[in-house]
Amino acid sequence: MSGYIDVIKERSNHNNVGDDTLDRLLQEKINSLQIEIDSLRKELNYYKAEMEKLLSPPLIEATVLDVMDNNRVLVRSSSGPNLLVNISNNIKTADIKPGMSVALNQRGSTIIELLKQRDDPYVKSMEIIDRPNITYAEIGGLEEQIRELREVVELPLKKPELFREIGIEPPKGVLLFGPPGTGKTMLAKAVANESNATFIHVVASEFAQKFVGEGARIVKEVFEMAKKKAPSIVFIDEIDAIGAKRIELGTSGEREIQRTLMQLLSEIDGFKALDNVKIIAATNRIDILDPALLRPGRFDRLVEVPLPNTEGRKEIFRIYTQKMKIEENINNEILANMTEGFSGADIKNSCVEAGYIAIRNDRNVVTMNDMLEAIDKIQKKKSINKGIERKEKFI
Ligand SMILES: Nc1ncnc2c1ncn2[C@@H]1O[C@H](COP(=O)(O)OP(=O)(O)OP(=O)(O)O)[C@@H](O)[C@H]1O
Repeated sequence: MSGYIDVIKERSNHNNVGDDTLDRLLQEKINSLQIEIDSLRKELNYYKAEMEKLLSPPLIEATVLDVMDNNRVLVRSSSGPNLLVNISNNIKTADIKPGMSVALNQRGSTIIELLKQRDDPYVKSMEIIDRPNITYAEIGGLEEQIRELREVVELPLKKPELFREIGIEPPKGVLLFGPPGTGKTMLAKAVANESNATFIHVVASEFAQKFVGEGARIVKEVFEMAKKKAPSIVFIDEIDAIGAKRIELGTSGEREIQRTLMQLLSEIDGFKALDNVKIIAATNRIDILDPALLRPGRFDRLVEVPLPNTEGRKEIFRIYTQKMKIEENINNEILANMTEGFSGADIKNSCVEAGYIAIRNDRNVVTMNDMLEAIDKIQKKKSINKGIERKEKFI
């Protein structure tokens, strides 16, 4: 800087510049140098922060299980074990709640950051419908099943006081069982819709994850979400994927499924019958379910959803053909009598196939022949599937 001032002085003598101007020139120079210093300092801090990030070890994510009274916290670390950890001074104990996600230091000994609550990606992958759009009127031939679901699910959600006044507890869980495609999922959606409840649809095989403890964690998070979004109905489809009879705990996969089942049972035991979370499960294989699932206080209301009888099939044909442009002479009674053994899904597929046959023949009306041809095609497909199932049984 001093060299700089000499240059200024020498120039000013030479150009007869007065002291005031000299001061101004010097001040301007000092200001511009100050700005340069500030920006260099900012840049230096930025790179220092970057270096710190690059060199700092990763933190360990953990979930708070319990806040102990001696200012210690029990956490389940994402690396597996439960740990009793300290709380760093910049965090208030009162801000720590069970279920929260926190960051532990590299040694896993101290909570150094509270993490933003996030929904587990798996749990987000569940289908959550705030208000399913299925109504009871769209379900054919299951009047008895609808009546029963309204009694044990819809009524307690809508009028819990009725049960408190009379002093009884409705069932906590309902198990719908029956062949594929008979309307179990539809029934669960319809009762969620009529109960103004959030519908959380989980396929049980999604619980059975490959990582140790993942399945149980997802079960826990699904029920936490159900409580958060209550009134809600948790619909566990294909519950036999985790609820099969306890077998020799051979592979780690079987042990993992067992752990997940245990978590499910403890979640069911964990809430009261009149809480505004209801569980409906569905299975095609009630014969292989672990009896612990069916114990009173769990899925103690079993509702069979069988293949529709002739009257039911006629009703389901009516539901689908009334939405289609069809010839006058389509007779649902005749169609129902021809489709012994058809499920509701088979009937729906027959109607869709009949529509395709009309389109392929450049017609915008479905004829009785289209329906007969479609039924014949579905019947053939069903017998092929039956043959494949029989073959698989003997392999
Ligand atoms: N009783 C019914 N009335 C009207 N439509 C039905 C009926 N049963 C099934 N369906 C039709 O079949 C489709 C499949 O039904 P849904 O998914 O409810 O069967 P599911 O019993 O849950 O089958 P899965 O056991 O394979 O899961 C529904 O989308 C619906 O269009």
